[in-house]
Amino acid sequence: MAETESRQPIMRVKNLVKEFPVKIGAFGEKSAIVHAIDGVSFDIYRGETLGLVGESGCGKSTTGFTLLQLYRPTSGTVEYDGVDLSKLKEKELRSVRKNVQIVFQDPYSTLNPRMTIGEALAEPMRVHKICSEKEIQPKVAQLIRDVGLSPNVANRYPHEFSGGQRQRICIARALASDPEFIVCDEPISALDVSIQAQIINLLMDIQEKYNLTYLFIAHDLAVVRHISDRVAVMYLGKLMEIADKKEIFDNPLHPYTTALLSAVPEADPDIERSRKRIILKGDVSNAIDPPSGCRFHTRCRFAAEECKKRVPELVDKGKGHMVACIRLDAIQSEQAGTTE
Ligand SMILES: Nc1ncnc2c1ncn2[C@@H]1O[C@H](COP(=O)(O)OP(=O)(O)OP(=O)(O)O)[C@@H](O)[C@H]1O
Repeated sequence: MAETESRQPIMRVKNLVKEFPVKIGAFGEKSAIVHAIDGVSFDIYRGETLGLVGESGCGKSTTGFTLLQLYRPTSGTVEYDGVDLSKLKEKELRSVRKNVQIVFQDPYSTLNPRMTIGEALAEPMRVHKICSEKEIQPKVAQLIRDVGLSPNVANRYPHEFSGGQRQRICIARALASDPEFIVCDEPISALDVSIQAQIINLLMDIQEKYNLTYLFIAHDLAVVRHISDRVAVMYLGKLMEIADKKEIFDNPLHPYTTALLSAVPEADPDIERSRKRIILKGDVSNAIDPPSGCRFHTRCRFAAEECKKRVPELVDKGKGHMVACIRLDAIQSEQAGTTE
């Protein structure tokens, strides 16, 4: 990936908010708001893979869905190639949908059981008028080959395939409209461990071949480390840290990131033995009634009184390493003091 190419944002997300009105109580008698994403801003650069990590319920999938306007944002903007998608009407979004696609976690429920693989791949080509009718069959065969299957699978139905093969077909379907940006929403979590690596390698191969940009959502940090150029860490609807992969794995700054990374196993047994795991207390708080101030303060071992009151902004600590923690300097000097 050329440096100049990598610095052009394909997506610019600014102050993105997504709230879901829900009914709560034993009989659904009360109304409440789920604050799934609360003021998230970040860029995704052309040709890169941005990994999005965080515990379950932190808002990762909602972020991916809202970027693609599958969920309409409550407020904030999502600029794709300079156009604010949140302002477009559904009809106007149709032409954008060709360029932005998603690969879901569950390959079992995303394919229409009544369509052959060939039909499933031809459909987006017809809808988005990617090529002439005559060109569709060769293009379908090429896509099937590109995802590592044999072209003779075109006449078969989804139920005839294993989970890994179905995910290959879902990837081919996402590619069928010739997109440039794909949200990969936990694309390997539903698959057998033995085939997860194959799907990751496939995603990396086709990224190069098709010039794709990815938002790669996952909770498995080892996988994120393998595939991402940059990594964003999310907690309860907020971004806590975002940086280049190497920077975030070698020098995590936010206490939440440090705790998450401490759970990633190291290949070197000597490093693994000497590592200190940080166990996070409790679970992620409820997104209906998130904690005041820093949302992570209820589980942070460095939290002080001020963390309950002030909402931390993402601050650039150099080289695009952004962190949202008002006690960062104090934590660093506390830690330097304990290691001296
Ligand atoms: N359609 C919806 N209606 C109401 N609440 C929702 C909806 N979708 C998501 N949520 C809530 O929004 C919050 C964020 O959910 P989201 O699925 O985005 O998190 P996640 O980080 O992707 O989690 P996971 O890894 O479990 O998929 C959660 O509290 C979830 O319950």
